[in-house]
Amino acid sequence: MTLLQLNAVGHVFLGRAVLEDASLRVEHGEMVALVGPSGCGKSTLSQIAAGLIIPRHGQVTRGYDRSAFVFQEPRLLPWATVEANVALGLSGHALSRAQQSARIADACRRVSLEESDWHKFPSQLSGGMRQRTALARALVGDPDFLYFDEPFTALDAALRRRMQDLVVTTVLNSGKGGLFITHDIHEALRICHRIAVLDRYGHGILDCVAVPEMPETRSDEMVFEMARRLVCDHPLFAVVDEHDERRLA
Ligand SMILES: Nc1ncnc2c1ncn2[C@@H]1O[C@H](COP(=O)(O)OP(=O)(O)OP(=O)(O)O)[C@@H](O)[C@H]1O
Repeated sequence: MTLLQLNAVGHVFLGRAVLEDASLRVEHGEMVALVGPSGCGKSTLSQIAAGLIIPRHGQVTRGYDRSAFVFQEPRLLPWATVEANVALGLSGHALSRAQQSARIADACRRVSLEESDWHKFPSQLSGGMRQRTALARALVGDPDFLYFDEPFTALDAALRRRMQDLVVTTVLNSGKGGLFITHDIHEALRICHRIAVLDRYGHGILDCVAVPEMPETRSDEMVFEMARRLVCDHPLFAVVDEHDERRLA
């Protein structure tokens, strides 16, 4: 069964159409990147897919049991420690206290959070550590489907690569799936199987580009060469490039 299917989804904010007719499928073991100019409706579409926004029209069919969302900002509880924040990802799981502690420790280690930081509060963490705590909170419940909305922009280059690799190994190699919003074509090419490009007027998805090879087998050279070809030669990506407000700023 398809993990996620969006059929002719549309939405309106304050009387203004944000998405008109967006359709997309995500299969088991597949990560799909959502790219497009700033304000074209990527976050709205992923939040509709996740059930956080009810669309004005269209159908959403979810073939997964559990999902988690990683936002651009970590959205941690300020009064709770790293461990307690990560534990929120286990709500609804029937686990003993020892099992919970083991799962939390494992999730923290996977995102490279040192044990000495697990008792700290968000105000005592760097921006990157806060974001890794949010990622651990998403992974700890072992979701079948993950939504990422520009999750790694606060991380330095080396850590961003490690977290991208973590997404590839934990999410994709076990038949899970996801949607990954990014403005970074290299990031999309490192992690995703397909790249869906949204129309700059917010009508929906213009088209999808399949990325050759499996993510784990793509070398840096391949990623750079593919990015160069997409940005320079592909008409879909010319639209993304020309109209991204942040690139023009
Ligand atoms: N809660 C809201 N109320 C009113 N308008 C909204 C709301 N959320 C989003 N919008 C508008 O909907 C449009 C699409 O926003 P959305 O955040 O989905 O775009 P995006 O492609 O994710 O942008 P970015 O790349 O800049 O994050 C924008 O014009 C935005 O101003």
